Amino acid sequence: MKSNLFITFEGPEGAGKTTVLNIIIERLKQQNVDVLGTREPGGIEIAEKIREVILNPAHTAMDERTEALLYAAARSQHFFEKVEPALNMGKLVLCDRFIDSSLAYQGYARGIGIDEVLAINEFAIGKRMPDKTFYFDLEPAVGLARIHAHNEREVNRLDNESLLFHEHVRKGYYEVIKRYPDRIQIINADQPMEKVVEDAWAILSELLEK
Ligand SMILES: Nc1ncnc2c1ncn2[C@@H]1O[C@H](COP(=O)(O)OP(=O)(O)OP(=O)(O)O)[C@@H](O)[C@H]1O
Ligand SMILES: Cc1cn([C@H]2C[C@H](O)[C@@H](COP(=O)(O)O)O2)c(=O)[nH]c1=O
Repeated sequence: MKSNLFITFEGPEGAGKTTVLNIIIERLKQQNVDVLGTREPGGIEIAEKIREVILNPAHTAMDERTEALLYAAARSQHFFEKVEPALNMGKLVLCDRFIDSSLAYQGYARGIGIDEVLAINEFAIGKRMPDKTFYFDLEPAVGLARIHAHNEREVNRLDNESLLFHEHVRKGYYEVIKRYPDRIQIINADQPMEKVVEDAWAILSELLEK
């Protein structure tokens, strides 16, 4: 079985990334796979602190370039402190969001430009890219409704953006997928949770067997 793969979960708000990732990690652990689950922004102390600054709903004055730089700073620290050492130890790493979030949210939806945000990130982490990315596709209105209905986590500054912004995020992801069609695998997130899990599990199992 192949290990030390770096796999990222991407998609709009409420698409089910965190829920699916947690279920899959439990299954992998039951099969004795050496797996690390983590998230962005965050995953380690410094990056979690940066997360608090970025996502604080009171920080409405944050400039979009500041936002892009903060995400890249959190990514750099998280990648070199946690992700890369885990991969070097032979672990499978599953990460809830990574660079494609920056390309879709800051690059496309904020209007900074995908190439410009890519350049900031190349400074932060070099040319490192995930081995595979699962993109959970869902109408933003459905995802936002899930978050507001379930009330399981605090609504953050990005959630508070307009529906139009979140629709731009989805278009941004489509642009990113056009750039990296081999790396990014689309999963229909507008299905019952169990089916979404099975779709992701099937792709992952195939990858691990290669
Ligand atoms: N397929 C699904 N059908 C219905 N509800 C779902 C589905 N997937 C997730 N949910 C619910 O939607 C909410 C958001 O799910 P989750 O936190 O996993 O999404 P997410 O993609 O990680 O969101 P975000 O990126 O905004 O944090 C949760 O209450 C979860 O139980
Ligand atoms: C990594 C990353 C994230 N974002 C946005 C996407 C979400 O709105 C939040 C993170 O919240 P989640 O509940 O953990 O999904 O941050 C972004 O805009 N750019 C990024 O690089």
